Amino acid sequence: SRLAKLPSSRRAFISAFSGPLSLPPAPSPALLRRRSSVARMSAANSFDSSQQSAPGSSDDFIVAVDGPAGAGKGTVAKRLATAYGLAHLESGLLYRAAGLLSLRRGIPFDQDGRVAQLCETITLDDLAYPELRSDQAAQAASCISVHPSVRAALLDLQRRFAHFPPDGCRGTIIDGRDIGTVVCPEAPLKFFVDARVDVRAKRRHQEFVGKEMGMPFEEVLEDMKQRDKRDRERAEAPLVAAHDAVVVDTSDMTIDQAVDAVATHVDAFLRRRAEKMGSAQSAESVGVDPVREGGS
Ligand SMILES: Nc1ncnc2c1ncn2[C@@H]1O[C@H](COP(=O)(O)OP(=O)(O)O)[C@@H](O)[C@H]1O
Ligand SMILES: Nc1ccn([C@@H]2O[C@H](COP(=O)(O)OP(=O)(O)O)[C@@H](O)[C@H]2O)c(=O)n1
Repeated sequence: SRLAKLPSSRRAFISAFSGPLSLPPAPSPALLRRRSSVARMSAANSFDSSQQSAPGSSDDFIVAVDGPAGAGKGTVAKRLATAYGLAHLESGLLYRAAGLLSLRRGIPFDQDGRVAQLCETITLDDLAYPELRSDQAAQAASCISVHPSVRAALLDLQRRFAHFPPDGCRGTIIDGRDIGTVVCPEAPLKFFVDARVDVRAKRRHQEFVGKEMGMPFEEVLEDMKQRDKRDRERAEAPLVAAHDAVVVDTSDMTIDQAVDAVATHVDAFLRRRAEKMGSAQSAESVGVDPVREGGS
């Protein structure tokens, strides 16, 4: 079987979690807010996902954070989300959920039609499972994510999230591989967070230390290299910096330094936007009111 070919640590992991995903933890208030917001989005807005981008204003406050595994995208995005009141989506979790569900249901990774069908059923509620953080889920994700039909099946959800933040959020921040290039090419703020592969593997290895899913460093490094190669070389939505993305190499930065590097650009964007809105408002206040002009 396919599982027999996997190293023993992975077989143990997969058999421990075979069957449907284990019972979810109680949803957090944040998850519940997102769930109701997504339900509202689905009912109210329907659009053709083959379009270049979702409807919504080009003024929407959307931050795209792309880059390879372990570069610090998620960490930076999470911190910025808190600092600026943005809703955060880790788009990789969608692909991880699709990969893990395919494994558990015995759907071979090359049966893209069946995997894409599975993707249609994935919701934001499915992203809270801790198993999705495993290396096995990451590898499965990078295998199924090469298929155009699988990517297309997950596009709509990401675009809706980008343009329709939950109540109380002033915008969205999404991290992934193709957010600035494919999902939200219209995002006014794009970052490509990068780091050397040895640094990235060390960070990821540290995360696994002491956990049940611990793996030797060499295995983490090898898996990361394989994943980088698949992500960079796939024909559809490969991992590449958008032409208008700011590249931040975090190899020799602390988390605080990486967050500051990105936040500087977000602050500048917000200042520009406030100035633009300020000058539009003052132009309006000195201009002729067309309604009153026409009506009197
Ligand atoms: N600049 C940094 N310096 C040191 N460790 C970092 C840095 N950025 C992230 N990390 C750590 O590296 C690990 C991977 O970061 P993460 O944000 O999950 O990366 P990504 O989302 O790009 O895969 C996490 O444990 C995180 O705490
Ligand atoms: N926008 C995205 C996000 C992830 N992915 C795929 O999903 C895998 C897991 O992504 P992730 O962001 O959760 O991985 P990490 O960077 O956290 O290790 C990647 O290796 C990609 O193959 C993608 O194709 N497009």
